[in-house]
Amino acid sequence: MGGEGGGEGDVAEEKVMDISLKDLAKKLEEFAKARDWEKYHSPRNLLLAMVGEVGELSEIFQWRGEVDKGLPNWEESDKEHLGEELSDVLLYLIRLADICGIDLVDAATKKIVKNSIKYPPKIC
Ligand SMILES: Nc1ccn([C@H]2C[C@H](O)[C@@H](COP(=O)(O)OP(=O)(O)OP(=O)(O)O)O2)c(=O)n1
Repeated sequence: MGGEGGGEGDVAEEKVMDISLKDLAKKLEEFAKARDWEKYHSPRNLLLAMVGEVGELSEIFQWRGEVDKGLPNWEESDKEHLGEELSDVLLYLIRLADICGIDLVDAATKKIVKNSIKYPPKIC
């Protein structure tokens, strides 16, 4: 199950396993390669695609007013839709970082440290 070079269908089977951002980046690279879409996956195109997906994500919340944490009153289908749009944003972000040669886990870990220095915890 899973492992290097696993097909697209393997993602669901790997649900219970830890999948790293690197694994997802590899799957996205394989997805693009298999369709000869690498030529379209330039940094600018990926950025625009990601922003487009952020727009689709925003539409889900549009006109709903404030939404309670955990989305208690939402239909399951709406929650599923939300999960898909969040995933599209994440996947384009991962692909964008990969294409730009940015190690997202490393960069994000360093940024969290930087944030904690900039905003020290409140001492009561
Ligand atoms: N050139 C492309 C096109 C799509 N995808 C992948 C990344 C996203 O996860 C998903 C986006 O697919 P769609 O553009 O079909 O967007 P949606 O799934 O949101 O469909 P729709 O816009 O019809 O709701 O597919 C990709 O990697 N490269």
